[in-house]
Amino acid sequence: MPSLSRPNRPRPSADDGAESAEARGLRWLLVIGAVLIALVCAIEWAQGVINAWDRWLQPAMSVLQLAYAAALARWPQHTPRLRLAAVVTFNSYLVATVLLLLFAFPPPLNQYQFLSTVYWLPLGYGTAFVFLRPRVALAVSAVIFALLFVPLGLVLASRGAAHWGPDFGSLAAVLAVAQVAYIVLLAAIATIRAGYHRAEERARLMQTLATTDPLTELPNRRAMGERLHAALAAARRHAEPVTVALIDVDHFKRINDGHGHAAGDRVLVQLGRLLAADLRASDQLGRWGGEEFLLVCGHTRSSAGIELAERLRNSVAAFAFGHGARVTVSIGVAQVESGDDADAVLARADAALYRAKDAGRNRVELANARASTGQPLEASALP
Ligand SMILES: Nc1nc2c(ncn2[C@@H]2O[C@H](COP(=O)(O)OP(=O)(O)OP(=O)(O)O)[C@@H](O)[C@H]2O)c(=O)[nH]1
Repeated sequence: MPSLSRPNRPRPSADDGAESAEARGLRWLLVIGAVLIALVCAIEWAQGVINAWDRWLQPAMSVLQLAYAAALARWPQHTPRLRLAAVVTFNSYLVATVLLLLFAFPPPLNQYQFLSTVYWLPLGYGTAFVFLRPRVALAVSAVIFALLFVPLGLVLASRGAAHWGPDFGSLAAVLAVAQVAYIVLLAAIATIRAGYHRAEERARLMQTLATTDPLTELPNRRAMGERLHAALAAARRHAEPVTVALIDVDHFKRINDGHGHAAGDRVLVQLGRLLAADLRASDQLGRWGGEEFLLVCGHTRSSAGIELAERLRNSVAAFAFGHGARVTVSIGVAQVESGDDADAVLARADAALYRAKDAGRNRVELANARASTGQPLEASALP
């Protein structure tokens, strides 16, 4: 007895590709960051301006960025935590360096070392907004800002603006305003980007709803109409055979009347899965309406279409449906002929289906060839 354990053939999702492309991009950013830190270290070392702790910290930071990139590739399931850790590590380094320069040495301040560290801070906020969700990035940026500018402000307020040398007070004020500007700008960009992603998500959902039958989760009539048109166009272009089949449940009204509408619904769901489980990837199955399914088979002649339809008919007749009664289907099969449009081939499949019904149901019937040309598509000379 056939089973439904084999689920509907999974459809590749565009999301999977987009997500892994983003993850790959962020890993590469960490690698590039590691190279840039190593480069800064080498330049400062060569120029003799590197400070005592950066001789160790900069190479360590470079190695850590590479380690995070490797960990993201190895344990993608921990991506959020690893990204947060990478951002916090880099920003902790920047904040600690600025605070050390300000508070570990007596004034006057080493202007080069102070400025050459401070101008990397926007990169710190930037990494937060690139690697983290906007709210988390905003929180991380606010913490970085507070860690730097609260102690700085307190010292300036208590010891005076000249404590770290002339003009430092105004330099600190301008720096603080600039940091706020960076954070606001990045937050605005992240918000716009999140809105764009949400709109994309909604559009994808609308597209799915517009083309999917909510009961069976198969393509609906509109989607199948489009797929049939596409199959006809491809068949004409490449002069390949295409066969369609209309599959209709026999006496479905009796199932509804005898077992209830909900049981009828379950039969349609089970039937959709049962049919889908028996198809090739190139076959397209959808709900055409009510208790009727449409199957479009590319690269398929009517002989193979009939064989497939017989197989489907047999597996339906042998299947144990949930409501406990036997279900059968009648199937009308038609191969696309030269000059056929979608309506023409569907009309011939429909006529074959009604012949199957008239002949007693639980049958497969092949459509008659069209009276005028009657040429199967692959045999015709098409431009
Ligand atoms: N449960 C359920 N029933 C549906 C659905 N769509 C259509 N139907 C019912 O399907 C039945 C189709 O009945 P008919 O068109 O008389 O066909 P039939 O009883 O299958 O008889 P034949 O096709 O001649 O074998 C109707 O009772 C519809 O109400 C649905 O989504 N769920």
